Amino acid sequence: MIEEKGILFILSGPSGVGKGTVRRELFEQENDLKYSISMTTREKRPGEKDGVDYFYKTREEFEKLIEENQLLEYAQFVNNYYGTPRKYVEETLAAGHDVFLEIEVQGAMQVKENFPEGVFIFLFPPSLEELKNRIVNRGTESQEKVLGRLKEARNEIEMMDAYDYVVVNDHVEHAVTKVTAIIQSEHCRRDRIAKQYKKLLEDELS
Ligand SMILES: Nc1ncnc2c1ncn2[C@@H]1O[C@H](COP(=O)(O)OP(=O)(O)OP(=O)(O)O)[C@@H](O)[C@H]1O
Ligand SMILES: Nc1nc2c(ncn2[C@@H]2O[C@H](COP(=O)(O)O)[C@@H](O)[C@H]2O)c(=O)[nH]1
Repeated sequence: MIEEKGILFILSGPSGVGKGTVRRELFEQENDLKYSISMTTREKRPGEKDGVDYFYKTREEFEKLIEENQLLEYAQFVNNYYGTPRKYVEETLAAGHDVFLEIEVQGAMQVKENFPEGVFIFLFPPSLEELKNRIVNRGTESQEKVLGRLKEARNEIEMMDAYDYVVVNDHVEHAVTKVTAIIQSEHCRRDRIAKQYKKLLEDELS
């Protein structure tokens, strides 16, 4: 019998490119995606809620999660830890649901090692100038942290070739339409492969 596992989608890209904005818009639409809420040691921003935006942890708590192998991936990004809870992702995929991660590039590369069958989407800014404007105008980071994030952005953009898809986030609705098309086409592709595989098995058994 063919296993009907969900698909793991990974949306990644430099800080401020619009990953959160695109993901929130995508989740407003009708679909069967489950969002994996990450763990982080960074401070809560105004309006953010524990268990909704992130699970907020102390460094000690986070390091314990690492030791206990409870994270599918984790990374230190501009002086804070960020990581994906392993149990939620594995159980949700096994139950046949698609899981959506929104994570930075180092973490995405770790996921790629363990889940090469995942679908890796890189969100690309219209320009570096626009990327800077978006981080600055969001107004959530100090000037020093903005500089740290922009420095990371250059390294992150160099990793773009490791992704299956690149989507330019010029307008949010265009980017969401493209991500939705990627999700649908991956389902069609995998359904087709599953059917071919099933037919091969049936032919062999008959
Ligand atoms: N297509 C777009 N056009 C203009 N502004 C945008 C667009 N997409 C996102 N933004 C704005 O850019 C800022 C950064 O977006 P967002 O917080 O979603 O980025 P992010 O990639 O999730 O950042 P981080 O990685 O730092 O969490 C926000 O103020 C958001 O409203
Ligand atoms: N490797 C991981 N990166 C993650 C995870 N959750 C979020 N992120 C990324 O971290 C940066 C900074 O996020 P912010 O909320 O402080 O702006 C951003 O690129 C996020 O996508 C995770 O679980 N693992």
